[in-house]
Parts: sequence; structure tokens; C-alpha cells
Amino acid sequence: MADECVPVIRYKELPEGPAVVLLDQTRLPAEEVELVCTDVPALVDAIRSLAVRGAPVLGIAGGYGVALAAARGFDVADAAEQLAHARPTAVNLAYGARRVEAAYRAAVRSGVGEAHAAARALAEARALHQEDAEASDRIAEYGSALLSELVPGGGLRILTHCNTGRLVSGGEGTALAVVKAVHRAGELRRLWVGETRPLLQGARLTAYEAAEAGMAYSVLADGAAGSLFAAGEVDAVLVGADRIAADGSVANKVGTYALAVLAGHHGVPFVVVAPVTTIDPDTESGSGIEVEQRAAHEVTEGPWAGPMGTGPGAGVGPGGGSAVTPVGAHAYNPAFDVTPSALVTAVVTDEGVVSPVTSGGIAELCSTSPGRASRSANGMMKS
Ligand SMILES: CSC[C@@H](O)[C@@H](O)C(=O)COP(=O)(O)O
Repeated sequence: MADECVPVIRYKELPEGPAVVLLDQTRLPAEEVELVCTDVPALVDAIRSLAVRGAPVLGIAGGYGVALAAARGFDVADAAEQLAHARPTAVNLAYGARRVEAAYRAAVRSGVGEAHAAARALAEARALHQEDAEASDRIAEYGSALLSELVPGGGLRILTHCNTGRLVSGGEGTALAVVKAVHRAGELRRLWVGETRPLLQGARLTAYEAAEAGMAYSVLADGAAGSLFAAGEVDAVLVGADRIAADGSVANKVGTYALAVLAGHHGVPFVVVAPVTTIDPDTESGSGIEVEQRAAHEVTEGPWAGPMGTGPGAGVGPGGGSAVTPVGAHAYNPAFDVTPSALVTAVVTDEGVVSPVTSGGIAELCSTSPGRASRSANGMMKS
């Protein structure tokens, strides 16, 4: 990450006390604005409004939020509960909150006193942040090596969905970290960026990161993916994950499943990239993953004109945007969908690659993964 970038997330001592300071992703790419959260409700709002979003950084936000509660003398158990449930699908959020809560509780039990316990909570949150940055580097290595096996010869045209880069991570991200490594190696011909309706994480955020990295990229309407495959323009699909069940089913941004079906039909590798902390062995299968349902106005109003944008129609509809549907239109707005493992060529993690994607392969990875081991050792509870 270049020095001049506004940090995606940090815990900062301000004159008015400690705070979690976020790069407000709802304002990108128009402006880089920081959002200062001095209490847990403000951070929960930031998580729900997607000012901070994407599985790994949600874990970091959950961790810093609990540390903030401890430092400010709020009820830590309540804070962890609020944060763990702020959004239901990305397992990392509950993981981060519970892990830091467990560190705080262990410190309190050891009798070190509140101030030291708060310091231990912050140290744990910082460790989580650092681990995620390191995981990102390993993911990039594993992912780029896998791609050169799957699609030898370079000149790759990679299709991605949503945003999986530095904005979702302590490091360079997950799927986009792999793309960045391929780009640095001179082997990326084009990054196809699905716009990712309704909130345009692809068009707004991935395009922003692709431009920042100097990649050749094109943004496409989600509905244009089919014709792109039919034209033979896609060599591989790389996406992130919000939760991977024990059977290898993958919950990710809505629209991912359609891309997996297209990739399967056209014989194109479909690769899921995530840290091991996104694997949830307690969720047996995809049908057990809770998919967040979001407000109708995200679909019925143009995000470009509302809180996610700066267009002339801002502020017109009930959600703050300008209505694009008839008044009273109902909407179907799941934030995620679930792709069965049979459609996934490989799951790339910071601890290795699972391919073919089977429950046995996922279980084996978890059993040998230090990340997964520390998760249970730190008292992660299913939320
Ligand atoms: C590495 S990020 C993977 C996923 O979290 C990402 O693809 C995604 O679906 C994010 O959804 P969002 O609703 O923007 O939080």
C-alpha cells in the first residue's frame, strides 16, 4: 500500500479519547474521507452502512470495536455481542469480536486489572490486523502459483466480482491481492470488473484499486458477464468469500453464483480466495449460512444518486437516493448468494489450496491450519 493512502482502518488515540478510524467506503471513489467512531454504536452503524465492508476487515473492525469498548469502560460482553451480530454472513466479523473479547476476559480473569485488560484487548486486535496483512501476502503467492498451473502462458484475462482488495484487508486483500501479484509479474492482460449491483462495490471500489495499481481493467454491467464468457474473453474467475461452510459451499456477494454457473458452462476455472478465518467448520453446508437481506431502497433507488454517490438526484427517495422504480415497488435484495462446492475449482487460502473442493479437503486444511487452531483456542463461539 502506498504511503499516501488513507488507512482503511486504524485504532487511534485522539484528544477526545480512543477511536476506530475508518476510510469511509461509501464515499469512494469520489473522495477519501475518514469516519471516526468513538463508540460501539457508531461502529455498528458504519458496518451496517458498509462504510467498512468485506469479510477480513470486518473481523479487524470487530476486534478494534471490542478493544474500544474495553478502553472506554463500556460493557465489553455487550459490545462483542452487538458487533458480532452487526451483519450476519461474514464469519470474520464474529470471529474478530469474539477473539478480542476472549483475550480481554482472560486478562480480567488473570487479575491484571481493567486498564491492563483493555491493553491486552487492543494488543489482540492489533495482532489480528497484522495477521490478516500477512495472510494476504501468502494468499497472493498461493493464488498466483495456482493460476499459472491452471492457465499457463500468462496474458490472463481475469473476471472478478465485488471488491476484495486492500479495502477489505489489513494487507492487499484476497482475490484482488492475487490479481495484483499477477499484474506485478506482467501476466495480467485485463481485469474484468463486474459492477456488482446494487451497491456497486466493483464499479466504485475494485475499479478504484485497479486504477491505483495501474492495471488494464474494464467495468461491465453484471448482466454482461454471459456475453463476455460466450466471446471467450475470460481465462479465470477470482472472487472472495464471506463464509465457507464445511462442505465447501461459498457465500459471497450476490451475483457470484451466476458467475460460477457461467464459468462451469464455459469450462473456465472458478477460484475462491479467502483467509482460513473465513472457513466456518461449524456451518455444515451452504443451506446453513445466513444470507443478509438488505433494504429495498438499495435496489429501487440508484446508489449513484444516494448515500453511495454524489449525483444530482441525491436525497430524493426514502433511502436518500432517487427512485428508479415505480413508487411502492417491492424488491428482492439478498446481499450474498451461496455457490455449491461442485462449481468451485479451488479454494485458495493463506494456509494452502483446496482442490478439488470437498468437505474432506476443507477439513484437512482446517486441521493443519494454525489460524483455525488459534480460533478455537481463543474461544470463538458460534454467533
Ligand atoms: C475479501 S472480501 C470477500 C467478500 O467479503 C466480498 O466479496 C463481499 O462479498 C463483500 O460484501 P459487502 O456487502 O461489500 O461487505
